[in-house]
Amino acid sequence: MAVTAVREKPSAIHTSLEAIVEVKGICKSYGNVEALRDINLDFPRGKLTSLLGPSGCGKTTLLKIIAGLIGASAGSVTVDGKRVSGPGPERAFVFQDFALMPWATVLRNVAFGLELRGTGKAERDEIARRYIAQVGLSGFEDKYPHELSGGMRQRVGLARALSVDAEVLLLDEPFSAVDEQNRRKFQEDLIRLRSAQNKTFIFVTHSIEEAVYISDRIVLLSPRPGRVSQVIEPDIDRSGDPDRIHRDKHYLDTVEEIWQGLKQYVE
Ligand SMILES: Nc1ncnc2c1ncn2[C@@H]1O[C@H](COP(=O)(O)OP(=O)(O)OP(=O)(O)O)[C@@H](O)[C@H]1O
Repeated sequence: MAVTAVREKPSAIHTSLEAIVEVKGICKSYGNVEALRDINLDFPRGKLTSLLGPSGCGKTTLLKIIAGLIGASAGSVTVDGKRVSGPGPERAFVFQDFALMPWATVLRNVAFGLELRGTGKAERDEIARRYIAQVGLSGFEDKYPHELSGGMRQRVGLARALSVDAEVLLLDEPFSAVDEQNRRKFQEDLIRLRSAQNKTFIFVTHSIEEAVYISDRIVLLSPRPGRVSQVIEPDIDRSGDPDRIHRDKHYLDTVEEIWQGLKQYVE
């Protein structure tokens, strides 16, 4: 079978792998708009989990609650057993628009999280240079964001998140602002980084193909108010040629199964 699917039943949406992030009974309303209802999820350490679902189902809201950027109306989030009450050093958020400082160089942008933490200049520059190299931007340390392509700016955002050495990386549609070639390349980099770094990634995307390609687990949310409708674990061997994966039968079957579940919500 191509996928392991767990139907909606909060008590069943747990995994034998150790959970680093635990979401319990999260509800969120914006005034009269009920965005999320009773979300119960565990996010396993060292895995990449995607949040996927129709537009407006609350994916970004859930990610921001985990980040501690906004509060929930009810429920709790814990990271390593500690309750989240705001942003924390063990979590790094990569924004859709990468939120770079236009007046600062690539090096300063990447080192900025460390600067906020009071890390000395020599040390933070050394760490930043290392991550700039890891995301393929060596030689661009002294450039400014406007001198870079969208794909390169995205890499700066990721390098910044990696350099603070957060255990959990929260990515809000990091590929939405770049072209298809950069998107593919970056997906491959993310798979490589995830296995090299043993970080936990929580990833919001609109794209079924992307979710299946990069994720260990996919959480499908129902239309607003967002609830967990299904958790899918694609059984895909990502060790070989990336282009082969896109033709892999398990990959194609999983994409199709998710599409069959989601298409009822598309007008
Ligand atoms: N600050 C806010 N004030 C009022 N309503 C909001 C606010 N932020 C989000 N919403 C509403 O809450 C719902 C969930 O929004 P959210 O951005 O989390 O969904 P999403 O699944 O990420 O959407 P998309 O896929 O379109 O980016 C939407 O109906 C949205 O309009």
